[in-house]
Amino acid sequence: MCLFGASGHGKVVRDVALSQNKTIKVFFDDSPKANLLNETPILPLSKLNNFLDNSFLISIGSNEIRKKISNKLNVSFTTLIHKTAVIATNVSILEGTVIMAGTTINTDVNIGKHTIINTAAVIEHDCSIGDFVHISPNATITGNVSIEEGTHIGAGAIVIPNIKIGKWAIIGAGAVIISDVPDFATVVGNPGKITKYKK
Ligand SMILES: CC(=O)SCCNC(=O)CCNC(=O)[C@H](O)C(C)(C)COP(=O)(O)OP(=O)(O)OC[C@H]1O[C@@H](n2cnc3c(N)ncnc32)[C@H](O)[C@@H]1OP(=O)(O)O
Repeated sequence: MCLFGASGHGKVVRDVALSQNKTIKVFFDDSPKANLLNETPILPLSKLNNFLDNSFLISIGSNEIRKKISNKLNVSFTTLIHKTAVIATNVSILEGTVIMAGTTINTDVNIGKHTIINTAAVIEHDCSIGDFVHISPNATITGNVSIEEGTHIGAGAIVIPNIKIGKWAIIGAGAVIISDVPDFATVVGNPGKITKYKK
């Protein structure tokens, strides 16, 4: 398979693939810092046509950029799940999504496309996680929470049960979310307070 984005996140996604004995043939990146990333070649997008029979994943941390790239490219996207992730019964994970090492996803959870569930995050039962979301390392999403498209949950944040978080919101690292969050809001602190809205 091949990855779009030869970044720090790209390296970690490559390791998720390796944990499942999958090999990354190539990173595609139009502004790479080198020709190789941990011995994997980096090519410009103009070479994509030679690799179209592979499956792909966008290994870029920005939710906005993953959305833009996925809308532009007509390739076959796959999911990647680290071998140490614990995934319960009745969990749905759509294409383009990556599940990092040490995560736990409990039963009756739906996860959209091109989403990142980062290292050691916990997604409890009956949650709905939208497309292009990023749940950062060690975040805890408790039961029955819904998180809409494009939202970023910072490292170590905690969301209590039955909360709804709108689209393209940002939850700061370490925040504790005890009430619903509107679309485009940035929320920080314990208890979480809105500091601004994305323009
Ligand atoms: C593998 C990986 O690395 S995955 C990446 C994971 N990334 C993260 O977890 C990053 C999460 N990002 C944050 O927490 C950021 O600080 C954000 C997005 C919440 C805020 O960023 P900005 O909009 O640039 O805010 P800025 O830094 O200007 O701070 C604004 C105010 O919020 C406060 N603030 C910012 N972040 C936090 C936070 N996490 N908790 C509490 N207060 C915070 C600042 O102290 C500042 O307060 P002041 O106005 O009283 O001085």
